[in-house]
Amino acid sequence: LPAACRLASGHGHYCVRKCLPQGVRMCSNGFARFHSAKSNLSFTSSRAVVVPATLRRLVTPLFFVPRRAAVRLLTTASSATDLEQAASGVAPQDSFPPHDPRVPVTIITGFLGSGKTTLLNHVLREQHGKRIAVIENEYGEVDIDGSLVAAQQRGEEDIVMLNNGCMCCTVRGDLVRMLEELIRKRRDKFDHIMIETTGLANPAPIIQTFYMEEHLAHHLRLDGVVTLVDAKHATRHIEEEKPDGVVNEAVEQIAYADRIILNKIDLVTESEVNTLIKRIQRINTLAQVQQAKLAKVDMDYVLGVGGFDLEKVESDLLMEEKNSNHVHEHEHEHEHEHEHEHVHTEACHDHEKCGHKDHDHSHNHTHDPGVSSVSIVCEGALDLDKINTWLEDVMNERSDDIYRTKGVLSIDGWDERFIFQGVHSLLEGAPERNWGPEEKRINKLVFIGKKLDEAFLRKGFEECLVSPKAQ
Ligand SMILES: Nc1nc2c(ncn2[C@@H]2O[C@H](COP(=O)(O)OP(=O)(O)OP(=O)(O)O)[C@@H](O)[C@H]2O)c(=O)[nH]1
Repeated sequence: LPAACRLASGHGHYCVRKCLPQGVRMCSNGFARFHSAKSNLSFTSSRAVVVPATLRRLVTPLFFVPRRAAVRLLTTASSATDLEQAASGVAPQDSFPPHDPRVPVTIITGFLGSGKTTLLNHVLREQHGKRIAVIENEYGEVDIDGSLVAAQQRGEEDIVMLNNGCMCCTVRGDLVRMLEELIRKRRDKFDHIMIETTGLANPAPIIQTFYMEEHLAHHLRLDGVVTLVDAKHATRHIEEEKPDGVVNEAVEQIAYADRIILNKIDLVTESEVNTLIKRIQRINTLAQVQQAKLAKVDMDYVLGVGGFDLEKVESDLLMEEKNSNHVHEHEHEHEHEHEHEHVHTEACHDHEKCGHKDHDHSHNHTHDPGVSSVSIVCEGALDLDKINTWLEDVMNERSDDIYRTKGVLSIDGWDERFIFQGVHSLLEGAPERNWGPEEKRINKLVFIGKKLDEAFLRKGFEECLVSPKAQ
């Protein structure tokens, strides 16, 4: 299947449409599809179909877009190898989800002193059967963390230091070169890569590296962003007011996380822990949060996270639902406490007068870091053109401020659900399983980002429904 394989590996162009092997068809959303009658399985080209802006109207891809960046579309189904197996009539043993031969990469981030090296040591000491290559980013000449990491004891891992600056800014090129070198020279020596960032790193450029660098994306896949939060000091860092245009790294590190380890809980009270968890969940409702001492968490909490896998989008959205319920319960509790505290003040009976609206109430207790999660849940079918245009507009106008997005969509005329996830303007999406006969076609979309206008996003989204909600 040379043409389909070329397409699956990202080097194809749309001319492959004309020369697809028998049985492989190009779907309207830009993927190649193959159905094996023998095994009765369908396969979809795996990934990396870069859609040039000039061609996108021809193939009607979903979520390509923004002018600033090419977007990859990945599918849930199989790889080029599976396509070949399907063609030969041999079904892959584990056909869904497919085995992805690329090396998973974990980014460990967290504010200064939050416990990143402690976590790394914990992972390297545990018996998980994986050979781990470690990339440490130490800001400064002296390699302190490198000597603190226990890896050498086992002699299995590679530790590479990046000492000349922060990998999210000055040494991103070094990071790319280092990863390339690891792949070229030592690929058979490790099964997983862990990258420890500096405490002041913004994870976004590091995440984007794995999407933008075509050759890296071919060999490596981002497994997850694990953020350490120091239970004792995090609130101060989250609340620190920065000058306009300067990012609050502590908040960004939470916003990009797939997994959060609320570390050093031995230094705070249970009530402080609970308050901080709600705080974290208001910033990022998609991430799981686990409390820890000395970063001791189970290995499957940090390895094999699948934070950027389309197959995991649905379970992440379930987590989001749980987290946001948790936050809302907390906000209501606060409202009651507030009413009791101020029972004698007239103004507080009138929420309009005292300026406390239901949803911003809790923010008045603390400084609002400006980063939050917005989730939109609504039943109905979406018009393909409208949702494409709307997302294109949102991403063109706000992609710097929208950090992460995940969703399940119901597209009018499609039997399949459409799932997607993205980082800034890089969006990946694919048709997934069919909607069940009794299943409600509920769209669910979560944005995490800065200064998000919930009402505006909700209204724009609802206008893409085939029968928009009555206003
Ligand atoms: N009390 C307490 N101390 C901890 C815990 N976890 C880590 N520490 C200590 O906190 C200090 C900082 O931990 P590190 O793992 O070096 O933190 P880091 O995030 O790698 O630090 P930087 O690389 O400087 O940003 C060390 O002295 C750890 O032993 C914990 O759960 N409780």
